[in-house]
This record gives sequence, C-alpha cells and structure tokens, in this order.
Amino acid sequence: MLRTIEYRDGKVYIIDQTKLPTVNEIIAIETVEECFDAIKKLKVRGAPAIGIAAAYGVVLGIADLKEIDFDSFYKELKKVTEYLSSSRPTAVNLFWALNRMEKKALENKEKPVEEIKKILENEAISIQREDEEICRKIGENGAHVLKDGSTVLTHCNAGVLATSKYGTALAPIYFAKEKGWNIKVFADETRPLLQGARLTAFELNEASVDVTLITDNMAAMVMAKGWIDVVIVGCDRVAANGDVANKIGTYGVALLAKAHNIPFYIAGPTTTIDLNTATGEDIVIEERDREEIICGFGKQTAPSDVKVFNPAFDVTPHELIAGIITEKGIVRAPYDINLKKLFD
Ligand SMILES: CSC[C@H]1O[C@H](OP(=O)(O)O)[C@H](O)[C@@H]1O
Repeated sequence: MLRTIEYRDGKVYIIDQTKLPTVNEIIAIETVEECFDAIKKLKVRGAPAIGIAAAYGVVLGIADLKEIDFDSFYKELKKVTEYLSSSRPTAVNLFWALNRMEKKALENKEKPVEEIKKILENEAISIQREDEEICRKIGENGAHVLKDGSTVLTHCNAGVLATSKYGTALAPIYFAKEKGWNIKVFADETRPLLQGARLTAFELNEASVDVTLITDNMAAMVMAKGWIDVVIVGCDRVAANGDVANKIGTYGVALLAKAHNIPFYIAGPTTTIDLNTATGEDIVIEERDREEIICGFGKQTAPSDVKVFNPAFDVTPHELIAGIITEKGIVRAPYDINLKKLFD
C-alpha cells in the first residue's frame, strides 16, 4: 500500500501529489516553510494528512531553537503554529494537530527545551500512528454499509493519499476487498484539481480495486441507471449539528443520492468533528486561485480575464447524510446529540 508521509532522520518525506498519476515522486521537506508550501499547494492534502504534515512541520520549525527558556521557546512555537495554521482554513485536522502540539509543550513546560523538542517529535509520530489505527477502524465500521457485490460512488480522494494509511471513505472498500468481497467503485474526477481522476483512480488501480472514472456531471446518470448502491465520501470539517464540509461538488452528489434513494455516507475520524463549529454556515470555505480553473494543469480553457469563483469545499446539510462513519462507529441522526456522545 502507498505511504503518503514518512518521517525519518529529522526530515518529512511525502509523495508530491500534484504530480500524480504520471509521476510518483517522493520529496523531502526539511523546513517549516517547505511544509507550509506543500500543504498550500496540495503536494500533501486531505484532512488527516494535512494534520500529520502540520505536526511534523512544528517539529521542523522548532528544530533550531536551543538554550532558551520555556517562555521564549513557546513564543517561537506559537509563531510556527500560527504560520502553519494560515496555510488552509477548512480542514479542522490542521488546527487540531497544531493545538495538540502546543498543549503537549505546555504539559512539559518544566523540562529542558531539548527534551521538549524530543517529546514534540514523538507526539507528531504518535499523531501519524494513531491515524493509521483510526483509519483501519473506519474501514472496519464502514464495511457494515457494504456487502459483497456493492457498487460505491465516491467524490474527490479520501483514500490512502489523504491519510497515513487505508484512507477514510476508501477504507471500507479496502477492508471489504480484504474480506474477499467484490466491490466496484465509480470515482468522480472532481474538478478543478481532479483528485478523483489523479488520485482515487490511481490508488484504487494500484490496489486492484475495480474503479470506473466518470466526470462530475455523469454522477446523476449512473445513479439513474441504478448502478450505485451507496455513496461514501470524506470530510474536512463536521459541524456540531452534522453539517459537513467536503470537496466542492459533494453537496450536489448528496442531493443526487437523495433524489435516487441512495444512502449517502460521510467517512472521517473524530478528529475531523469540530463541536466548536455549530453549523455548516460557520465553516470557513477556502477559496483558491482562479488559475486552477482557467488554466488547470497547464492548458488554458477559459478567457484569462473571465470572472472566476473557486471554492475548494461546499457544505452538505446533515439532513442529507445517512450516517457518519468514524473509528468509534457509525453516527446517525440526531447528529447534534449523537456527535457529542462520541466525546463523553
Ligand atoms: C480524508 S480527508 C479527504 C478530503 O480532503 C480533500 O480535500 P483536499 O484534496 O482539498 O485536501 C477532500 O475534501 C476529501 O474528501
């Protein structure tokens, strides 16, 4: 199975996902600036992977701090976390991971700075290792919405390439395959950055999973033909009432699933649930550069001066969601009550 992120000898190694599927290149990230750039440009992307990368970014950002008192150290640490938190606004895992690193430093404020740095390095490693087990459990729990012979539609990439291993929305598919079930997948290409075409089709092919790539505007037709049994997609932020921010186009897929009586599931770790965000209206939606639409992947496909709207995510209202597959089980409505129970 692919490895999205690896930390060794003080460097972070990632697959540069902007070059997939034609070039599978591992790059070394050695500074916090390179980590910021990798997150901003989606060299590493997907909520859990962004959180893991940011945690390692903190380790890189404090590496040169030496022989200073804790207050001076923590002041510099906060500069690093604030810098990394400005890379992308929507995936809550970024902020969750940075807050966890800050909290770990404060918990060890009495120790020498060199020891704190080692503790933070181990914390980042723990965040990655925990994510592996979380995604495995998401796969196990998500398999309950599948059966031998199921056909799944998914949107964007919420697979191995968005996490430390297994994925979230794709984890149930990998788990079902391990059980010997025959699972087919329809993958939306997912404009404008084509994570479905470039990443989901790539990783499912690598794993010998039966995948059919469709353009986003074909989802209605394949549903109308009765080819889809269930929709499973990832998430970037789950609000306290169950509204979910995910890749742009997800809301449309949820509406189509509703219109065709197809169950629509979200898959994600509890680290993507943000009880401090009341509803989907409170989620900041990242807007990205116009060039991604006008000149995607080097070919100009629109007038250079045309107005462009390029939100990277949209919000699916909780009413359209059959369940949220987490490592702790499948959460169902009423989400405002049942999501809180996950944290009791
Ligand atoms: C497992 S989280 C994957 C989630 O993140 C993606 O966004 P991006 O590629 O911009 O980081 C997309 O929303 C996926 O569902």
